[in-house]
Amino acid sequence: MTRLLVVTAVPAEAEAIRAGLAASTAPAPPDGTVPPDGTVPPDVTVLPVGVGPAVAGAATARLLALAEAAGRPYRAVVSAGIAGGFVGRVAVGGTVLADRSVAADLGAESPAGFIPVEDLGMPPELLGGGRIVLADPGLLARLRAALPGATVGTVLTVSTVTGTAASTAALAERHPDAVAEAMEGYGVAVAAAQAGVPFAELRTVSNPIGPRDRSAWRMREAFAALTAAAAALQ
Ligand SMILES: O=C(O)c1cccc(C(=O)CC[C@H]2O[C@@H](n3cnc4c(=O)[nH]cnc43)[C@H](O)[C@@H]2O)c1
Repeated sequence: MTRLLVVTAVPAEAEAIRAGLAASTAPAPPDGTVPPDGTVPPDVTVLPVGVGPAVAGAATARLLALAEAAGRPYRAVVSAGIAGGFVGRVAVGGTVLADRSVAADLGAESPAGFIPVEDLGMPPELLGGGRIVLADPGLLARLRAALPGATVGTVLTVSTVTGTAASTAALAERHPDAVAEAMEGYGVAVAAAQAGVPFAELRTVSNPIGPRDRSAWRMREAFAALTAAAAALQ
């Protein structure tokens, strides 16, 4: 998978992925020649770009533009990191591949419930591709083949971590296909779409989505799963 950009929110996520890539990459021959089987060392860049869809999206757009201007464009972008998982849909420590990344809170509240931004009567050209960005089918198929144990489904992007029973129930009902929530995927997906670059989202589950309970977070397990999943990125 040549010239792949992998963006995470925080440095610990990037380090977990780099560790997995390093462990699964055969060392290049010291003289720099191509190995006899014809494989070339993978060209994967892993960078932490910040938390939340705005900062992650803006940073990804900048990275894509700089690479393009330098004549070494990225061929694909993956938003990767840890996530909250919907209980009963994916286990803590599990791996998730998004078939779509959805801006779950982009819209309006009303007494009758949440109104998605597409239903607010705004001109469609102001909404980009809308709240839903599909993963690139070819890239997703490749990741699925490399990660057969991964749960595939919608990954929500939220600006506020869900932390009450009521908001968890409402979100789960509104998104019956959602398996996880994180905070960057949609922003990165929009940056990739606007640059015309294939996009996918890969997550490992650090915590159940539900009433905030920091003691239920299993960061070590999620980072280990991220390291294990990283081999799929080359
Ligand atoms: O201490 C906290 O409350 C806290 C909340 C969210 C994330 C963190 C992190 O340190 C990790 C950053 C990264 O993790 C993703 N993430 C993980 N679990 C969730 C979740 O349940 N809901 C939304 N995002 C989650 C997210 O992409 C963050 O950028 C600490």
